[in-house]
Amino acid sequence: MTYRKVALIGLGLIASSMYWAMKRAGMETHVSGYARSEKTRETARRLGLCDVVCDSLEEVVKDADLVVLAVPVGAMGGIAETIAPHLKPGATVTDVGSVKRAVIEAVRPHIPEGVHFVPAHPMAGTEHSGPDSGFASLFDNRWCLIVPDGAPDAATAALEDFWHALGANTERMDVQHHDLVCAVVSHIPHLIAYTMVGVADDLRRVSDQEVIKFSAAGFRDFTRIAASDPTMWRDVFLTNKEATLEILGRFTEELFALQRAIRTGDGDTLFDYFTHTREIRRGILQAGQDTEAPDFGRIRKE
Ligand SMILES: NC(=O)c1ccc[n+]([C@@H]2O[C@H](COP(=O)([O-])OP(=O)(O)OC[C@H]3O[C@@H](n4cnc5c(N)ncnc54)[C@H](O)[C@@H]3O)[C@@H](O)[C@H]2O)c1
Ligand SMILES: O=C(O)C(=O)C[C@]1(C(=O)O)C=C[C@@H](O)C=C1
Repeated sequence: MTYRKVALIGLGLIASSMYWAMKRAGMETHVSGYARSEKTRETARRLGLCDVVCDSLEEVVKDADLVVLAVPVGAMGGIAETIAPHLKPGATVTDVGSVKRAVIEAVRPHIPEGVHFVPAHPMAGTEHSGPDSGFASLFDNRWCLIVPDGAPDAATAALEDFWHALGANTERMDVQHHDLVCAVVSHIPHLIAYTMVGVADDLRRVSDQEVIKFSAAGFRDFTRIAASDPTMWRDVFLTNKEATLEILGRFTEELFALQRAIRTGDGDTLFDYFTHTREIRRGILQAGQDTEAPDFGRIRKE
């Protein structure tokens, strides 16, 4: 089933990339878009983003078969409440939020009878945000995690087909597993990058020019990630508290073990640890998996 009309709410990196990917796929879908600020709406119109850019939430969801919530996680509930009375019976509402339990708790209570809610999360992005940051190939060969959470199979399958057309692979996941997996592969790595760049900045005598001058791939990657949108990441940590604290606890334990090995000159521990992590990386490459697409099934809550 293809959607006749799609509404994109929040015209930033993810929504604009979805639009360009839909166009690239040759979908004959009518796409309406809404952004909160007049400035973003003007930019979207100038870029030719969406077939129509609407000035209200009521207008953008009118007659839509698929409504995509592409705003920061903390804003999803309020938008769901506003659009609820205007949703077409039989429509599907989905989201692209980086956290799923909090979004489901905020959005589901507003979804009217006869409308389906199928949460989703494309595991693709960049450090850029806003309507002019999107591009059609963002989702190519990336995973889009689908969290049906009780949605009918037909609505879930239709959303999967949609994401396949946008270039992504899909995998169904339950909500708790999703939030834990994302804490491991995305949320805590971002926190570590933010922290490392903060540490470098604290040591101003190192950081001023030297950060730029001497940084090779490792630190540069940290600075790229640490340039990501502050609103989005604030919301991620506020709403995925349980899983991020769990993984952060484990991370800190490992860090202390390595710290002790450095302090005591325990080279064997350091060597063994680094050998093990190198094997993990090689295993991923040998399995022919995209280096940027981890095997989600292997990350289990113990
Ligand atoms: N950036 C990534 O790497 C990435 C990857 C996957 C999923 N996501 C998720 O996708 C969603 C959107 O992220 P993005 O990267 O496209 O962000 P973005 O900052 O590029 O765009 C978000 C848009 O939402 C709008 N917005 C913010 N608050 C709003 C509100 N209260 N009402 C209406 N509009 C509002 C902003 O003005 C902006 O246009 C987030 O939930 C994020 O967690 C992001
Ligand atoms: O590639 C990046 O810049 C990203 O940060 C993308 C990334 C990730 O951590 O992999 C960030 C947040 C998401 O929810 C999904 C993907």
